[in-house]
Amino acid sequence: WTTSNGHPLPPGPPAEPFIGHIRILPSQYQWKTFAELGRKYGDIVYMHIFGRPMIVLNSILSATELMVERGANYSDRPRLVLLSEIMSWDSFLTFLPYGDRFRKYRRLMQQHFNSTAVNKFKPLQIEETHRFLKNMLDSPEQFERHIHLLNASTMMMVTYGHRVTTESDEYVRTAERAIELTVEAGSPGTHLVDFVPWLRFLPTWMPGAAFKRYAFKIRRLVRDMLDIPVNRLKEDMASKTARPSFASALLNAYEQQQTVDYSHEEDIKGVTAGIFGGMNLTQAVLMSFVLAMVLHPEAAAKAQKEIDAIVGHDRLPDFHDREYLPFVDCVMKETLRWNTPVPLGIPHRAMNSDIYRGKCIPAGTMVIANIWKMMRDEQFYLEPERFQPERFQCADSRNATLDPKSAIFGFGRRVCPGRFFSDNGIWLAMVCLLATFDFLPPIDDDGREVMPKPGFQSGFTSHPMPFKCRISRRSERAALLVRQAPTEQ
Ligand code: HEM
Repeated sequence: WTTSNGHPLPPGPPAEPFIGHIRILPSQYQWKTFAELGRKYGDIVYMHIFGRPMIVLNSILSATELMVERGANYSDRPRLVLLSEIMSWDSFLTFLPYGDRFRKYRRLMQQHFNSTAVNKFKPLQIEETHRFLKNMLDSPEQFERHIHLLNASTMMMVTYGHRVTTESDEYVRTAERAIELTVEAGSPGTHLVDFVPWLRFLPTWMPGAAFKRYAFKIRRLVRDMLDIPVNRLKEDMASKTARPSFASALLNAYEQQQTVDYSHEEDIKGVTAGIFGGMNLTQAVLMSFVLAMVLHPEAAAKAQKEIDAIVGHDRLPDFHDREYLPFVDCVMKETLRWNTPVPLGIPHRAMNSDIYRGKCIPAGTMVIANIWKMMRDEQFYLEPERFQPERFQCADSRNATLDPKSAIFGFGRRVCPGRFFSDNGIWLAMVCLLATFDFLPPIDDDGREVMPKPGFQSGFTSHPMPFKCRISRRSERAALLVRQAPTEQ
C-alpha cells in the first residue's frame, strides 16, 4: 500500500476487505501473535480494523524513536468511545487525550512522585511492609490476600491518608468492581461502538443497547471512585483528623489558592484516582516474585546470602541497604522482565501523519508497544524464557542486557508517573520477604514436593495463574524481628 503522500505504509499481513485484520487478532495473548507477525514483517507491523490504522512496535528501538524522540506527536491516547466517553474513564489521567488538561495532571503527579519527592513516602512504605510481614507470619498461606492489602493500604495512605484494614474497604471494593466489570466488557477499543460511534446515541431501552446499560452501571462506579475518597478526606480535613497525603496537599493548595494551575476539585479527583491501576500492577509483580522464588530456590538462596552478609540477623532490611545488595536488584529486574506486568502497555495515538524509516504512519494511528516481546529480545537477553537474575550482573557484549525498567513502565511523555514510587515499594517488599521467609513448593499426598507450573493470565495486565506454595519463616530470630518491627507512625 502507498499513501497519498507517496510513502508506503509499514509492512503487515494481508487484510480482508472492510473488516481489515480483525480476524487475525486473537482475543487472548495478543502479544504472542504480534511477536510472530514481527518475525515475519519486521519490528513495526501495520494493521487496520474497520479502516482504523494501528501499528505494533516490537523493538525498544522503534518504541524509543517514535514514542520518546517524537513524543510531541505520539503522546495522545486513542479515542475509546465505550471506555472513555460512555463509561467515563476519561476523567482519569491514564485515558486523557494529550492537551492542556493532560499536562496539568502530569505536572501534579510529577511534583509529588518524581525520583526525589518519593523519598517522603519511604517511612510509610516501611510501616506498611512491616504490617504485611506480620500478616505473613500469622497466615502465610494467605499470601495473596496479604499482598493485596499491602498494595491497597499503601496506595490509599499515600493518596488519601486512608488506612485499608480489610478487603471489604468501601473504596477498594468500588474501584475493583469498576475495573472488573470494565475488563469483562472486552479489550479497550475493540467494541462495535468504538468503530461505529453513533451507536452511543441509541436510547438505553432499545434492543441492541445492552452495552450502554452495562456501561452506565460502570459509569456510576467510576463516579464513586472519584467522589468517595475525596469527599471522605474533605470531612476529615474539616474535623482536623486527616493525615497528610497527596490529595490533602492538592486540596490545601486549592483552598488557599496557592496555585492557579488547577481550577476545579474535579481535577484533584481525576489526578488522584489514577493511582488505582498502580495497585493492581504491584500485585502482579509481587505474585510473580513469589512464584519465581518457589521455582528458583537457587536464586532465592543467593539473594538471602547477600542479605544476611550485609543486613545481619539483628534488624530488618531498609532502604539504605539497597546499594549494597546488587543481587537483590538483579532478582527484581529479572522478575519484571520474566512477567512483564502490562504486556502491551497502554496504546498511544499519532496525532499527525509521520514518515519513519521511509514508511508513512497515518494521522490517528493507534500505536501499541509490545513490551512483552521487547523483554524477550535475544539481542539483549540470551535464553529469554529462562529466569536468570545473573544476566544483569555481567552485561558483556555476549549478554548485553537492557534494564527492564526502561520499557515496562511505558514510554515518552506518557511513561508511568508512579514508577519511582513502585520501584521503592516493590524492592522493599521483596528484600523483606527474602530476609524473613523461605518459599517452597507444595507437597502432594505422597509427601513429595511438586513444583507449580508457571503460567500467566491473558489480559490487559499479566498476573500469574493461581498457584500453591509453602511459605515458612526462615528462623525464630527472623520471626521475632518481624513481631518487634514498629508499625505505628
Ligand atoms: C509495577 C508497577 C507499575 C507498572 C509496571 C506500571 C506501568 C505503566 C504503564 C506501562 C503505563 C502506560 C505508559 C504509556 O502509556 O506509555 C502506566 C501509566 C500510568 N501509571 Fe503506572 N505502572 C505501575 C505502577 C504505578 C503506580 C504505583 C502508580 C501511581 C502512583 C501508577 C500510575 C500511573 C498513571 C497515572 C499512568 C497514566 C499516565 C499517562 O497516561 O500519562 N502506576 N503505568
